[in-house]
Parts: sequence; structure tokens; C-alpha cells
Amino acid sequence: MALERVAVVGAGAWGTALAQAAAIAGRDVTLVGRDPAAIDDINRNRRNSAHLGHQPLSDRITGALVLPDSDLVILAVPAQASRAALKPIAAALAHLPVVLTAKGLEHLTLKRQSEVLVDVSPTAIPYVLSGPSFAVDVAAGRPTAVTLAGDNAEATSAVAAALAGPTFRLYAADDRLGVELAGALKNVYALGCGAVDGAGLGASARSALLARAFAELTRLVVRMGGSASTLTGLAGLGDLTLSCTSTQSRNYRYGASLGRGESPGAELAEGALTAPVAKQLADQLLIDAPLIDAVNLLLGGTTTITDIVAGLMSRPLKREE
Ligand SMILES: NC(=O)C1=CN([C@@H]2O[C@H](COP(=O)(O)OP(=O)(O)OC[C@H]3O[C@@H](n4cnc5c(N)ncnc54)[C@H](OP(=O)(O)O)[C@@H]3O)[C@@H](O)[C@H]2O)C=CC1
Ligand SMILES: O=C(CO)COP(=O)(O)O
Repeated sequence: MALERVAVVGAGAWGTALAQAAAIAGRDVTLVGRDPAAIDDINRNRRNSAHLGHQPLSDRITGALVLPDSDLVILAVPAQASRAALKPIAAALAHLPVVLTAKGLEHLTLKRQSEVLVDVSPTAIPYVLSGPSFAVDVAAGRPTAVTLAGDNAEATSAVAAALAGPTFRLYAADDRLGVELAGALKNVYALGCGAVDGAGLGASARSALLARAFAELTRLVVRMGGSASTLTGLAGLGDLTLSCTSTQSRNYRYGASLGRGESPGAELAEGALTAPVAKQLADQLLIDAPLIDAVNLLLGGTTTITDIVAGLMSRPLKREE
């Protein structure tokens, strides 16, 4: 399978970082955006100032407003924007490998990103890239390891090899559903951990929440058909830990604002959009998910994280599982 020509759709922080990773891996990369000024910045100044500051970009990256002929497409727009971004390019994606990178579930349909892709372009071949990876780290060439999940082992390894570089390591996996769900749901817990820190409830409380979040995440994903081993890997524990403990995470920061009793800024926080979807899915499947319920309460704005945590602490004691 020829995978030389890579196009990244979405010229935000993550799309630009992934374009950089693919360029470092030796691919010819087109970074497709919708803002002419950003595309001009990429082509003229070799940077994407609006989304990645002064990070110099590889000469192998060309900015464009239109998707060119490609061997591999990476989609890197926010989860709620994926359907709109895919529609105009649906025909061009037929039979192509498409790597999905947004960590969120679609609001109106409760669908995963790969389900959205199949709706829009039924013969496109979905892959899911997830794991602990901040755009600034990947773009700067700091060591990063992620999971790439696909349905065909040989083809997934080929896509992983096409994107791998000296500082960007992709582990091929076959549990596409589990990887996708773990990536979307961890943002909800990251928001909760941020809120605990924002309210000054202490590192012990945050670690307790993180550990219980891991148990709840595992329970949910396995019940929805994912594999338990995915949860102990990069896309599960790896990403959950990163997002729940780092002020670099937008979801954590969003939660921290809520914890401090402030209104969060306009920054993208996929967890705030995915939390109600996660609750609906858990309710439909009759899965007990007290932490997802708690984050939804917090987002509802009628109670504080301190009161929510007190409520969780007073739940009847049971065995830890
Ligand atoms: N940033 C990170 O470190 C990581 C992010 N991710 C995931 O990547 C996704 C995107 O995040 P990130 O890149 O950081 O977000 P940004 O806000 O930096 O960028 C989002 C980009 O998507 C573009 N966009 C939005 N809507 C559309 C649309 N309808 N059609 C075409 N383009 C559109 C925006 O264009 P415009 O600029 O014109 O508004 C912008 O360039 C999120 O789901 C996140 O979970 C995953 C791992 C790491
Ligand atoms: O998913 C991410 C890191 O793996 C990015 O997280 P945030 O969207 O919370 O910044």
C-alpha cells in the first residue's frame, strides 16, 4: 500500500502537530485548513502562529485550502465538527485510509468518530489514533507514544509505520472501538480531576478520583465491547493520567475553572460536550457511572465540586472493583 502522500484535514494545534510528525516520518504532507491567513502563515512563515505559536514547521508541509489527491487522510477537527468537515470531501475519501484523531462523541447521534466517518463516506477505511500526546510536544519532536487502532492488522501496521518517526512511536492495535471510547471518555474524567484541583481538595482526592475513574472507564468500555487490555495501555491509562494531572490539558483547565467557581473560557474542552453523551450511553446500557454523573452535575452549574465529592464520599461502602 503506497502511503507517501498524507493529507491532514484541520489546521489547528493537533492537525499541525500530526502534519509535523508525518513530515518528520518522511511523508509529503498537505495540511488542509479553512482559514486563508493560517494557510498563508504555514506556507510563507513555516509556522501556524494561531495554533502552535512559534514552532517551526517542516519544509515537507504544504498548507492548502482544498484536499489534494492523497494516499492517507488524517482528520483533526473537533469531534462536533467532523461531520461538517467530512461532507464536502466524502467522495475523495472512498476506499482511502482515514485516521480519526478527535477525542469526543457526537452530541446529536451519540456516535463515535469512526461511525460518523462511515455515515458520511461508507467505503473509507477508519483508523483511530489516540494516547497521551499534547500537540506542542509532538510538534516539537518530544518523545511521544500513541496507539493506532484499525481493523486489519497488516494495514494498521503499515499506516503506523508511515507515520512513525524517531520521537513519535505508534503501537498498532485492533480494538478500534475500545481505543476510540477510551479517548473520548477520558476527557470527562480530566474535567473532574481539574475541578478537584481547582477547588483545592488536594492531591489525595485527585488520585482517588483518577483511580476510580480508571475503574469506571474500564467498566464502561468493556461493557460497550472494548477490550480490557486497551484500558491498561496508552489510549486508556496513559491518556487518562496525562489529562487528569496536567495543566496543559484543556479539559483539566476547564474543570479547574469550574472548581474555582469561575466561568471557563472559550477554549475547546471535548469532555464538556462528551459528558452528557456518555451519561446517555451509560443510562441506556444500565451501567453505574457515578463519576460521569458527577461531572454532568458540575456542568449543570447547580452544585459545586466540593458538594459533589462529599456526596460521592457518602455513597454506601462496597468492595473496590
Ligand atoms: N491539542 C492537542 O494537544 C490534542 C488534541 N486532540 C484532539 O484533536 C481535536 C482538535 O483539537 P485541536 O487541534 O487542539 O483544536 P484547535 O482548536 O487547535 O483546532 C481545531 C481546528 O479545526 C478547525 N475546524 C473546526 N471546525 C471545522 C470545520 N467544520 N471544518 C473544517 N475545519 C474545522 C478549526 O479551524 P479554524 O482555525 O478556522 O477555526 C481549527 O483549525 C480535539 O478533538 C482534541 O481532542 C487530540 C490529542 C492532542
Ligand atoms: O488528548 C489530549 C492529550 O492526549 C489533549 O487533551 P486536552 O484536549 O484536554 O488538551
